[in-house]
Amino acid sequence: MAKLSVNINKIATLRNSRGGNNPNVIKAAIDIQNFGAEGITVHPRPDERHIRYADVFELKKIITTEFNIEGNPKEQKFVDLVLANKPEQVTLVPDAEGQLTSDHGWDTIKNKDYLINIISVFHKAGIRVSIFVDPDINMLIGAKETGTDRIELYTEGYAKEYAMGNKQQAISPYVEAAKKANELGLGINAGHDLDLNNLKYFAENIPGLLEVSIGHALICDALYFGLENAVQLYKRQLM
Ligand SMILES: CC(=O)[C@@H](O)[C@H](O)COP(=O)(O)O
Ligand SMILES: NCC(=O)COP(=O)(O)O
Repeated sequence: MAKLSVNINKIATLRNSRGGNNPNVIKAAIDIQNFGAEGITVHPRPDERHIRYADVFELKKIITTEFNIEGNPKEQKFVDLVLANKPEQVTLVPDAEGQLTSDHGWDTIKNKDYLINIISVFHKAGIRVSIFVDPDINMLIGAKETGTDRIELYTEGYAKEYAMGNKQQAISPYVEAAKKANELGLGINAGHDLDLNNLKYFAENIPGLLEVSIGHALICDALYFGLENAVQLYKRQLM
């Protein structure tokens, strides 16, 4: 059964909107783990629009599950933050600073030498590495050559097609990518725009899926169902 890592970026968005400490991001992370999440994911961006670098140090103290820190390692501040906190996993995402959100995976062929070097830095620190990729067979082959432990399949394309009712068209590139990742010996994570409607079908069809990281939709659902119910509802889609 794939593990659920809850991305708490949007809890920090709400907190930052009023300048205080409500909602308390640290308390939320403790509670989310107690509600059954198997991991906490954060994506501290250079502009600190939601998760702040200081949050990461405080979160590290209370993580009892798996800590997954996402970001672009071309920001030295991000690399230093990860090495200082030594999470179980770092997920490398090629986002530019001004992006609204993550919207593409790595070109693992053009960035091969760079990724080999930066992945070895995190490996020397004992940190598992996952790299964010599109469901493109050539990018998976390139990912294998970088030495990464896992790939994270970027699932916005799946979510969009699924929402239009094109289930088979939505899932097939990801099934092919997962088969290739399994053949290459790459661990499979997935994330971005997964939600209560599309998660079960995705998880049932992706062979070897280890972990999904879900944030935006889960936090939105929590506004209606409550945070504990939301975590439980998402976990139930993975059973
Ligand atoms: C890598 C990924 O797809 C998400 O974790 C993304 O980082 C979410 O970032 P925002 O919460 O800033 O949209
Ligand atoms: N890596 C994906 C993630 O952490 C959360 O993405 P989203 O659910 O906020 O789209």
